[in-house]
Amino acid sequence: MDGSMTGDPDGTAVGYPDLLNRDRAEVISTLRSGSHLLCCLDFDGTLAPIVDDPDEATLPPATERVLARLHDEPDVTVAIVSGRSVLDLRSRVELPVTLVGNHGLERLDRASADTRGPDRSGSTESVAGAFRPVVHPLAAAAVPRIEACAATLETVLAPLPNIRVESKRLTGTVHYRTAPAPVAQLCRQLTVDVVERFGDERLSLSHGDEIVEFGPAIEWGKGDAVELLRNEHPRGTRILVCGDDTTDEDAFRALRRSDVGVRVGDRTRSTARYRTDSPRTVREFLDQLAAPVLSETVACGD
Ligand SMILES: O=P(O)(O)OC[C@H]1O[C@H](O[C@H]2O[C@H](CO)[C@@H](O)[C@H](O)[C@H]2O)[C@H](O)[C@@H](O)[C@@H]1O
Repeated sequence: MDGSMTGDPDGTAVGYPDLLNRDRAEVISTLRSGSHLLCCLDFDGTLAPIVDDPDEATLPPATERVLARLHDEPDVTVAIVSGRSVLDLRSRVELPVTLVGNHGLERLDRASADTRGPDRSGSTESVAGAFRPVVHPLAAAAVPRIEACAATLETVLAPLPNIRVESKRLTGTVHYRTAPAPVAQLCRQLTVDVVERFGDERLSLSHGDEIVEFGPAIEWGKGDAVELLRNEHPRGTRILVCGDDTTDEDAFRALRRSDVGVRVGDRTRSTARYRTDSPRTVREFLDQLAAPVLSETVACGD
């Protein structure tokens, strides 16, 4: 994971404007003025509302419809760029959009997988289902260490109530959202201790939204994944990045002047140029960005 994942974002844009209340038309016009539009959207807290149980996070149907409209446009690419694994994302997002998982360490291009023809292995599984994600080679090599660390944390944290260890193969997440404050504090401390000792400087730590995350200590994050995607699109592509958490700052830093970064929520300093309140207001913005003529009413429920 990128070195920036070791602490809070160091952005300077406090009090930055709300995307939907200021400059909206200008932002949409900027994004639409390039040769192509690449939308890199975080999942939890950006497209999917935050919930206590990470297994229960879902993409609201109204958001899925807006993403489908964007995805259907020939000059638009939609990528979900998340801390979740791509296999997890695949079960939550049915659209054949690009999935970037584990904070940029793996990627699954379902649109191209769908057009590859029959699976040569003879499997009865669909081609898209059988298609394997591309994984950063250094991250792949670190899987045994990550999995062993996750197993150790399971044991060490087992006595603590309302703590959950999510093992995602390339990275791991310790959740304390529903734990009482003293338990959450102890959980954070124990997690840092275990990862630092176990990792032997080959694992890195990051503090996110009611979570501590660990992964391989390599200089690679969401920003690198966004940059790779940029290079695969026509010159003059405009990029929209929306995200709500620590590792999204890395993606914001990959943006250029003609791109647009949007931090969701207003609790934290950010390097994003804009902010917006919630997954609902993200959807409203994407709805307007997608195709004004076909726009769903913003009052449309989830
Ligand atoms: O990059 P993201 O798509 O935002 O993924 C970041 C982490 O999101 C998930 O945890 C967060 O959402 C949960 C469900 O709403 C919530 O319970 C938790 O407190 C949040 O931190 C996910 O479980 C992690 O694996 C992701 O790394």
